[in-house]
Amino acid sequence: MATLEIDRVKKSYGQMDVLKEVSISVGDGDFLVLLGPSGCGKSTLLNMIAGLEDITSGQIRISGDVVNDLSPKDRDIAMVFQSYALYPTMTVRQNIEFGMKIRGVPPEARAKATKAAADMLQMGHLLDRKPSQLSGGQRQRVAMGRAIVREPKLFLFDEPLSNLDAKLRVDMRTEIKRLHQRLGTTIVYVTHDQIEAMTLATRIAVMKDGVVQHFGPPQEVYDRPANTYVARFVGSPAMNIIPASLQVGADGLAEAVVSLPSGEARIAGIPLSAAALKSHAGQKVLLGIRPEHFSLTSGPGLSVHIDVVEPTGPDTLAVFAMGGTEVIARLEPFAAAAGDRLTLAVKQEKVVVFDASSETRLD
Ligand SMILES: Nc1ncnc2c1ncn2[C@@H]1O[C@H](COP(=O)(O)OP(=O)(O)OP(=O)(O)O)[C@@H](O)[C@H]1O
Repeated sequence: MATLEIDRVKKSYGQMDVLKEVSISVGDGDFLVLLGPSGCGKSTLLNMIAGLEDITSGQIRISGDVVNDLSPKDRDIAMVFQSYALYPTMTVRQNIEFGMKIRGVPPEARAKATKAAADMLQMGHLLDRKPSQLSGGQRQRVAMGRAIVREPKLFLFDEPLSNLDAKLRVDMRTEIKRLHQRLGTTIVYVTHDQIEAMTLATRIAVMKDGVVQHFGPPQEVYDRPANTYVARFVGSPAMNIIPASLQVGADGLAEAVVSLPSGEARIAGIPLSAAALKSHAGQKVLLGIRPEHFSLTSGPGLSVHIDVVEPTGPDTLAVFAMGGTEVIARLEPFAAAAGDRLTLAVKQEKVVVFDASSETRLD
């Protein structure tokens, strides 16, 4: 078990800075997800934690010890790759036992550790098969089994589910979560899948162009994203980002004025600090409203004109124009058609406000 501190870490390849002063620290037993699109630097950061890439500047500490110059084998970590990296000519049992054999673990102890890992991952019946006789999900389990028997301080996962089909991804996601619950080992996990990040993480670092945009617990990242990039990246459908103007309402709280095809509408009672309200009153801002924070109402509300209705089963997505942009609401299933007028209420206490030019969230 381990704490992990990434302290002002930079990585450059020649002139190109792929990581720009990244600082993240997590506690013992945390599940850290590095989330971002292709090319944002998340695999580079993971490889630096593993010791597979040099650090240009800054420090990485595992349980307080600087590991910058330690070789991968001396870092007490286990890594699970996207490609599984199993030995094709060995059986599952031999694949799992191989590392222990190299380290001189006696046969009885190897057999015991292998059985415990196989039981945990429900693959006892696969031990005598070769990797070519396994499905993708089963290979993934073997790769995880091989990591578990090392009893590392830190598990590193590099997009472990990206080669699996959609159904298996969900099953294996649960398996990884169960593994973390049972072992309590600190995990660093790289993905570009925001649902994986939300479901697995205790801490998420959302990255873009080598910079951490938001580092925090998943619910905080979802509810109060640091900027519009994070707001759009996490959640599906994405958070609506709606141009509006900010005013001080009659009650002294923030109030937004948005344009609708039917005229102007007001959303009152938006939570915003007195300082942010003072500095931005009278200005253009961007409102962040999650699709599920709209609801149908028979009382006063926003009168919208529905362009598209998309029933998903548990709920219905309604698309309409607001603030000159396309907005999506996630509503309880209802009978409506394109062209209908609806009146929608907004959970104003959930609305977040972003500065219009920097696009960072106002407190
Ligand atoms: N050896 C290298 N030399 C030069 N540039 C590199 C090298 N390795 C990676 N890069 C660049 O560094 C950036 C970050 O790459 P990295 O693989 O960390 O991104 P990523 O977020 O993990 O993306 P993906 O999900 O596609 O793997 C990319 O722009 C990539 O082109």
